[in-house]
Amino acid sequence: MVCLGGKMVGQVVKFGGNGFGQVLAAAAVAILVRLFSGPGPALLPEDEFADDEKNGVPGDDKAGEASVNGKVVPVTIRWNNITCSFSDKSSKQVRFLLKNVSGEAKPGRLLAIMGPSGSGKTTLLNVLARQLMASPRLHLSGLLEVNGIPISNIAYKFAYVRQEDLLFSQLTVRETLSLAAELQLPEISSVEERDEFVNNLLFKLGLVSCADSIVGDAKVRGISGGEKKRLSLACELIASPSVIFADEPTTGLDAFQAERVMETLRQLAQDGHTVICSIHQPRGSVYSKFDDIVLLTEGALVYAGPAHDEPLAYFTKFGYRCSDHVNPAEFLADLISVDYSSAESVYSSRKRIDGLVESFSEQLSTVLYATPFASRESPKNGKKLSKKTVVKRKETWWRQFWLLLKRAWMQASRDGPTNKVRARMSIASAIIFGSVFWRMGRSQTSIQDRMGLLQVAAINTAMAALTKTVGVFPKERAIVDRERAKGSYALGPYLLSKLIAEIPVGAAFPLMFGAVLYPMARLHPTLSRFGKFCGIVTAESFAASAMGLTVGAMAPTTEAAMALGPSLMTVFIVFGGYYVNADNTPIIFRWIPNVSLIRWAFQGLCINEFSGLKFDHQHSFDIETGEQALERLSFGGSHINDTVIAQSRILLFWYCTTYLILQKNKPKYQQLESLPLEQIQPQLQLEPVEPDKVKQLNPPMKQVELNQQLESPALDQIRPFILEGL
Ligand SMILES: Nc1ncnc2c1ncn2[C@@H]1O[C@H](COP(=O)(O)OP(=O)(O)OP(=O)(O)O)[C@@H](O)[C@H]1O
Repeated sequence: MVCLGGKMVGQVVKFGGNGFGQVLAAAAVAILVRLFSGPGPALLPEDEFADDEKNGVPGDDKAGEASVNGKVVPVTIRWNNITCSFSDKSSKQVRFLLKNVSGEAKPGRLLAIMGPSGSGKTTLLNVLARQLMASPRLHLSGLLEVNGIPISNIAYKFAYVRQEDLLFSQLTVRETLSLAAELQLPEISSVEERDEFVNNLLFKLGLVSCADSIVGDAKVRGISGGEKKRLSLACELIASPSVIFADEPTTGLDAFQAERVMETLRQLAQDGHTVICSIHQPRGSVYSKFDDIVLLTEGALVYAGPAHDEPLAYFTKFGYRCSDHVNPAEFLADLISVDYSSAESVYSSRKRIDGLVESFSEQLSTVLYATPFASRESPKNGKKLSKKTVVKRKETWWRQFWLLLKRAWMQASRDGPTNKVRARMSIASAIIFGSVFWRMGRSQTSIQDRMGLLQVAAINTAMAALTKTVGVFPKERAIVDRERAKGSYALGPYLLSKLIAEIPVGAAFPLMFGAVLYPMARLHPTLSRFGKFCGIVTAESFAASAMGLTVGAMAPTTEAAMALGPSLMTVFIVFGGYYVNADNTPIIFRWIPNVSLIRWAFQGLCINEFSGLKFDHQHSFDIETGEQALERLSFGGSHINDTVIAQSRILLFWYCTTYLILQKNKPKYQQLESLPLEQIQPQLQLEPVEPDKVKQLNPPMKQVELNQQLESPALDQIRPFILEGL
């Protein structure tokens, strides 16, 4: 596959002249065999399954049964002394994102992590879900337990609903859920059972009214933001997770939609799930749905315990009283936010916050337990959740392939706006080029025109396919990464289904381009030449799309992919056969034309156009035949078949590279360094705060209204914070 040349076989086989080509070719063949053979497990290394298990992927029959029956294994998560620091290379300072944070989330309860922007809510949520992206500059320590067992020794099923909704835009709500259920729960074999399962989910998440609407995106209006969020939740619920993590689920939603999403989370908690969400500043009606809250400010705990009136009672003890008719969430947010309006207000608000943080940490240290943290609990559920060593891939390779093919086809064929834009662009560029190169004759100057037109056609086709793919694939990759982390399917069937589903739609645009341009420019006027012209640009378009997949798999964002893709293509354009003659290419760059899809397309188009063509000539040095023109381009003796073979190899090369990159670039999460037992502080339990205990800790203070308290007094009027004397 790496011997992309077709002109001189010997030269081409020795790609790079050192046998490197054979090594790469052998590697590619090995990957292909892996890609297209055998059932699922062969496609994923063992450790991937291990990872999947760790990540809470359903791995046993019981789990599957639980999913179908909607049973949830109760899970309590406890965390103790979680500290996360970030070492800043430039300033050589260590910044604490989380400082000794402890807490507990229980089944059947909705826990909200609240705090001002940048207080560490998402960081804590990610730590609890073990989804904090790994970084050499981060240091994470503490203890995290699931049902009394350290997290590193246990697997449990969890769902993580991210801020960004990652869904296929052209599928309806019902189709999205149905396909997700088919992929994740193959044990539901009958269509009726699956429909019932999906209907139950639609009903539970309040999605019945929009079940047959498409999800939509920025181009096509689909379901609302709140419905998208609930659909994301529904997709996560298919595997019947014990714990649901939701990162700011109300962000970007209007008040009504936000309340519906939170009501859904509350109901899920009531169904026995442990629900943990981060939220910035909820309205009062949303706050009333929380069972427990964790208040964070600058990475430190200000309060953790039951929600409702308890935190208000707790802060009242320090003189911060929430007035009637004030949203408690707003009161708490104001209480723990630094006021940056003036130097004085910064000073006073910081003083208040430091006092509250210190007070709460003192409060924690008074709660003692008879048993050490790590050995306190050995629940019945521990066994149920423990990691299995043998994992069976439940889906067969072909079943996954067909389901993914169906989904990819729906996505590609229904994307009307994108397809319309591509069709218009193809026809418009064909009309522009056709007008510039209008009805070329057989004069000597038409030789240059022909070459220019064919080079431009090759570049235009490649660029159109590349930019379309790099614009779309990074987002799709995020969905695929998430689904693969759940163990829904393997990479092989995904990539193959994508390739096949996009053939009809992907071929339509080069065909439109060719159909308009060919007669306008009056290229070699036979039907078979026209067919070959269309075939060459179509093959090139697929090869460019495959290259776009690799770029999209490599680049971290769509923007990065959009910058990288065209830059890489520019190199292939330079060595596209028109600007630099293959014979004059410096030795160190000789391999580039061999891997340039533009060069192969240009070569094929030139052979197709010039072979058998006669030109008007007057002088002895004039070009008389098309073959002579081909000789001047160093394409003499080559065949169109070489182009087709080379483009197929380039396409396979990019597909295999994409496979390897996607396989290798699995997200890596920061490991939690466990603390020695003696360093672990007593565990916080989310019990109501005992007023007496608070009184002991804090001398009584004149109660003042919060609004009054939060006003920034003049610096000389700032009295010592009442908690300092503890
Ligand atoms: N991987 C990281 N490397 C360096 N700094 C980080 C990292 N992750 C988070 N931070 C920093 O930690 C702080 C807390 O971030 P986090 O996203 O947890 O806050 P948040 O409370 O969720 O904020 P918001 O409500 O605005 O989303 C921020 O200042 C952020 O810049």
